[in-house]
Amino acid sequence: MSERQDLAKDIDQACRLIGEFELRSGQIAREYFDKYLFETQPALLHRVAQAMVPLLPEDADLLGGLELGGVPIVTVVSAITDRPALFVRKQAKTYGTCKLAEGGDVHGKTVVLIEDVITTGGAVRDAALALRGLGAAVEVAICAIDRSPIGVTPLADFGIELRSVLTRKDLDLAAAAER
Ligand SMILES: O=P(O)(O)OC[C@H]1O[C@H](OP(=O)(O)OP(=O)(O)O)[C@H](O)[C@@H]1O
Ligand SMILES: O=C(O)c1cc(=O)[nH]c(=O)[nH]1
Repeated sequence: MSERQDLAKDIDQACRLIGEFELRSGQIAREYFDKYLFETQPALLHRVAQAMVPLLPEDADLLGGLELGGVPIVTVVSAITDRPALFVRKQAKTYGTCKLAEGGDVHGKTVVLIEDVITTGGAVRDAALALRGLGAAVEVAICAIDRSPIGVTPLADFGIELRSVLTRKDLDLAAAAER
């Protein structure tokens, strides 16, 4: 079994929930990957973060983790690679520094987005739009789980290349092998 297959098996076992779930996009799904069930396990979180390292573009100045699930992942990737992180809020704080992106100034910087799960890419679009509005370049997003339908490239029309540690197909194959 390859390292990827082994990770897919362990993530699938830890995270796949069956039921009826409303997704961020408003879609109703019969399956849900609860990322917090791997992010709260240090060894699994570390394996996912480690698998993201080779996917990082060399020219990225900042690693931007999306609130909330992207933040633990980006923290570990940043620690492994010694590259600075950014914690990207869904909305800017309304007091204190009033920042949307917590960390160093993003103006003129290239930010690679780090996300937990991608379904339609909506959360990444929102974050990319906001960061671009602050003067950052956003061209690549990396996610732990890409559950978008096969054949769909959810962010291509937005000028963002999506790189994933695991796809829906990896997880479905892992689940089938366990049956
Ligand atoms: O690709 P999309 O269709 O946008 O869906 C995926 C997004 O939905 C979830 O966000 P949610 O706001 O539920 O996450 P959180 O628990 O990380 O705050 C998930 O963490 C992604 O950010
Ligand atoms: O699309 C979502 O909101 C979503 C799907 C999923 O499988 N897991 C998750 O955390 N969010």
